[in-house]
Amino acid sequence: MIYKKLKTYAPERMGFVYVGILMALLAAGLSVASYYYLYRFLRKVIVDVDMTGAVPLAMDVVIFLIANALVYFLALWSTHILAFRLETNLKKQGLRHLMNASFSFYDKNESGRVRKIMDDNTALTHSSVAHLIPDLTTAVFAPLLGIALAFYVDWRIGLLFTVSFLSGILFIRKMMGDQNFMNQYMAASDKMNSGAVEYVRGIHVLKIFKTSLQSLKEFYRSVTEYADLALKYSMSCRSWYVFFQVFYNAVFLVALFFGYGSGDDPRVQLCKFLFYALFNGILYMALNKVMYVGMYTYQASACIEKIEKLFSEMDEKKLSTGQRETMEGSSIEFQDVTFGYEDQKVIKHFSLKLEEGKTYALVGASGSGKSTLVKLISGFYQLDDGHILIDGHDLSEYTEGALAQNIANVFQDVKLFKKSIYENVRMGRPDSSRQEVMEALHLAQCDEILNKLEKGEDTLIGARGVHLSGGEVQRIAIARAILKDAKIIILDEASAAADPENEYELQLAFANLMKKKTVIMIAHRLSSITGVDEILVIDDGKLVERGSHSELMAHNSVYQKLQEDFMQANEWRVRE
Ligand SMILES: Nc1ncnc2c1ncn2[C@@H]1O[C@H](COP(=O)(O)OP(=O)(O)OP(=O)(O)O)[C@@H](O)[C@H]1O
Repeated sequence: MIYKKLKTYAPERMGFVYVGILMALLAAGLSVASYYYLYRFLRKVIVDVDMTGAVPLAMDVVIFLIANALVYFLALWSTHILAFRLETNLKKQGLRHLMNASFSFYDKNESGRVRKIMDDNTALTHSSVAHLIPDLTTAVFAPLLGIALAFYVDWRIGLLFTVSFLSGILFIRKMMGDQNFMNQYMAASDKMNSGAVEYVRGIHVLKIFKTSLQSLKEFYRSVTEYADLALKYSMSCRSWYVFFQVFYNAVFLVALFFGYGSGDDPRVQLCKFLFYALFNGILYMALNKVMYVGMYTYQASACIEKIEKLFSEMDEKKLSTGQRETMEGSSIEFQDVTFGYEDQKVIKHFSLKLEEGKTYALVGASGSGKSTLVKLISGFYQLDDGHILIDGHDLSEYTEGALAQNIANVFQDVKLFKKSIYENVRMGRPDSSRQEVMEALHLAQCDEILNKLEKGEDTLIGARGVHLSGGEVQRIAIARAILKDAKIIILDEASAAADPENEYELQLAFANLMKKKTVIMIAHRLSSITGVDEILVIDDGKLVERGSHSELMAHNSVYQKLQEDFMQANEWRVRE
């Protein structure tokens, strides 16, 4: 299974798998050869009592041991190259999937969780694969070659080694536990780790609301759950491990008497016993490696499985995009659109036509579906039913690039990157000149922000001592959108982050952004939308009214009621 995965994720480095196996095989041969010369050395010293003849044999032992170490190092070197490439490729694939992931994925997954799954599992896959290949090869071939050598020395030693090795493997298999239990164990470990991350991340909120003890209980539960499983696992290994140790040492005891009745010269017997005693260590090491091989194989498979599961989550509900790269006009039409994030529908049989170059305001109670509608225009989600047309073409006909280029969003929770203000704005149109960026900053009323910063537009966002208010951040985002010069502008709760001093500048910035565009805005401050071309009143995912401010205010409308509620809320705020 792992081999298949290696072929999928690091095909260009498969050569290193074979080099790794070959080198590890050679290392096993060299290691066993050193024992062969050790046995001959023992016979020279003990049986022949020939010290001069023993020296070259001792040299051979040393040479083979050094060669074994060097060749094993080469095996590890090759598999580490393979493992590094595997880790890099998995991360690259992760990034590719992330770039193409649907918005549903981002809705459900915090960036911290995604990063943790990717980082932890790619790192663990790396370390498992790097050691798995040489360890597996030596764990199999060193004992096999060793047993053959043992039969050559004395068939009874060969038999003893065969019994020890086979029974050792059997005990280890019992110790490893079943896959189900291991899955449970890994899941509990993941739960505890993510609980710890969540706890540390949210500690400031917990402190404010003084709920740290209660949340600690949740975290504490995941720790005890993991501890219980870890204990259960250790206990399940305990008896088999004790059996293994007792059995292995009992075989050693038997070996003490193996020369009994053989008729061999006692000095030959001593040589054979010393060979057995020394080589027994190699066998023990090989058995330990078998244990690690099992663990590495399980780890690598489980990690890749988790990464692939994340990839498939990223691919779920992915949008199908088309080939159309240009968008000539900017009229928008909803044709009987139905959509829900989950099973429950948020937008229901919604039909609407928006003309090019006009400004529209979406109003409605909280949760009525306003933000969802504008996200659907941007092509963030797959519709359950119906169509959205821009300039007469279905959204799915456009390339992702065409949609991104022609629709600019200014959301309430604007994100600026940890780059200079200049670079943040330039992202709106990467091929723009410095002059164009500065012009956009000027139109977005950012001159005053730049003047108060020592490094002006080159100030790094997030740097020490650089603090921008919500409204200032939003003006920089508007500069980015102005530079983008998109045909359709979407402003979602765009003025909510403004403080009173920023309000005036923001309105000017918006006015510059909205010139000659098709604009759809959601503003909770109903006072700021009286001048738009048309107001669209949304209720429970449906369009219930449409018209200008004066038209809608002229009769007993839902909009009139919303305006009254808004005025009342404002008055309440003043009185308070
Ligand atoms: N990512 C999401 N996953 C699941 N449900 C969502 C998601 N976003 C919004 N919803 C649900 O969809 C419904 C409409 O939400 P939406 O944000 O579109 O309303 P809204 O009119 O913009 O509200 P508000 O004025 O409070 O921002 C709500 O019931 C909301 O809980």
